[in-house]
Amino acid sequence: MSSPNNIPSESQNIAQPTPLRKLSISINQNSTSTPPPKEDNNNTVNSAKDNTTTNTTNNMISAQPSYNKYLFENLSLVSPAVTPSPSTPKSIPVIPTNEFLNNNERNSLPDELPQVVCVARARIPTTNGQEIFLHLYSNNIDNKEHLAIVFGENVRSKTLFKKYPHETQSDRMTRGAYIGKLYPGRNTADKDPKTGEELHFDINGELIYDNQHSVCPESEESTLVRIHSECYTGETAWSARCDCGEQFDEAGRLMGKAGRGCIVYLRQEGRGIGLGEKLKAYNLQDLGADTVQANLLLRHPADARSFSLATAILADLNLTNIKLLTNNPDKIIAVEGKNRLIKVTERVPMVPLAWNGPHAHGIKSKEIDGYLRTKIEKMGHLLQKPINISNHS
Ligand SMILES: Nc1nc2c(ncn2[C@@H]2O[C@H](COP(=O)(O)OP(=O)(O)OP(=O)(O)O)[C@@H](O)[C@H]2O)c(=O)[nH]1
Repeated sequence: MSSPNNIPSESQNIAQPTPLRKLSISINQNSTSTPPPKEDNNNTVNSAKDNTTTNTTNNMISAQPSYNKYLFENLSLVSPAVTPSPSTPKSIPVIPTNEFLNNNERNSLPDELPQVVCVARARIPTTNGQEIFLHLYSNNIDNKEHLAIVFGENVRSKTLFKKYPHETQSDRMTRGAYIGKLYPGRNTADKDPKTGEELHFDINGELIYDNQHSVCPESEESTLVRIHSECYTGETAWSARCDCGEQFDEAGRLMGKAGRGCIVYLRQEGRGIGLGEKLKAYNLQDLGADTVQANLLLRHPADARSFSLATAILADLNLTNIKLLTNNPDKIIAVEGKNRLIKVTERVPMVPLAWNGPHAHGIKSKEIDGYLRTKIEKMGHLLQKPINISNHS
């Protein structure tokens, strides 16, 4: 990567995103329904119990109602999961020998990380009163604009701050590669005229991470991080089908309180299947499927996401020890990457706000009850609903 605009072409050394978890589905041995004949070998789903194989087929929804019925009846639960208290999130240490660090899952991650370049950064004053620094990334595996929302002034991107030959101080300020704050008439990017703080670079123009100059060195203290996947419906269209909007706001609140943190915002709408397919999945859910079944019926994996871009972005920001806000154990393994470039030292649970008591704020709907139930029962999310909170009906 020789300049911020010089992104390697797709053919160069592309690390392929790997879908996270291949959903294991237990076939109910006592079921009386008979499986319909297999049609093809696509979208093979392995049974966790007996290792038999089920196949899904194209246009199954309209063409094969009996198959749908069979699938709906026989998708049973595989991942009993438990954990945290529903109150204020307390972080849970992630120990290298624990249940999350499943070697098979780690070994299935790509050997190489995608290449990312932070092309611009800007200060955003927010309606909450805090200031954030929005970082926009390009990469060599897709054409999407992934983001890092950074809380705290001294988290710095290596690729953004790199000095390029012939680049002026004005160019650097325009890209957002400056120390301190911008104000009318400022003319240096690498030195803050108000405080005298200065950035330092090696002979290749790479930023030197240095405590004395208020640039955060490789952080020994873990930084609070959320890896958030885009959800137009939950974040913009006030959807009560999922808790994505609430999780996003809560992550921002916690990071604002801590004065430091980073939300990596990945453009993988609908767990990677895209908004159009997610809307179809919603219609299937209204017809009786759960979130996992709806994806499978549309011939998508239960979760089509990859988190290797998040790993690369965190490494670019020099955030290598992190406390991860998540209930999804797959994310912990995925974001650490095959070689554990990033280390998740703690997991901070994201407990739905509505579970904090009968009068608590938070999303309440029958759809979200089903959505969370499926996450817990089928996707292994580490949440346990307190028994004193009744289901919405
Ligand atoms: N396919 C599909 N995607 C959904 C649905 N509801 C929300 N999403 C997407 O799910 C993604 C968020 O992932 P979640 O599975 O909710 O949570 P997670 O990121 O795996 O785990 P946490 O870190 O604990 O939040 C976003 O991309 C949403 O757009 C749905 O019903 N179907």
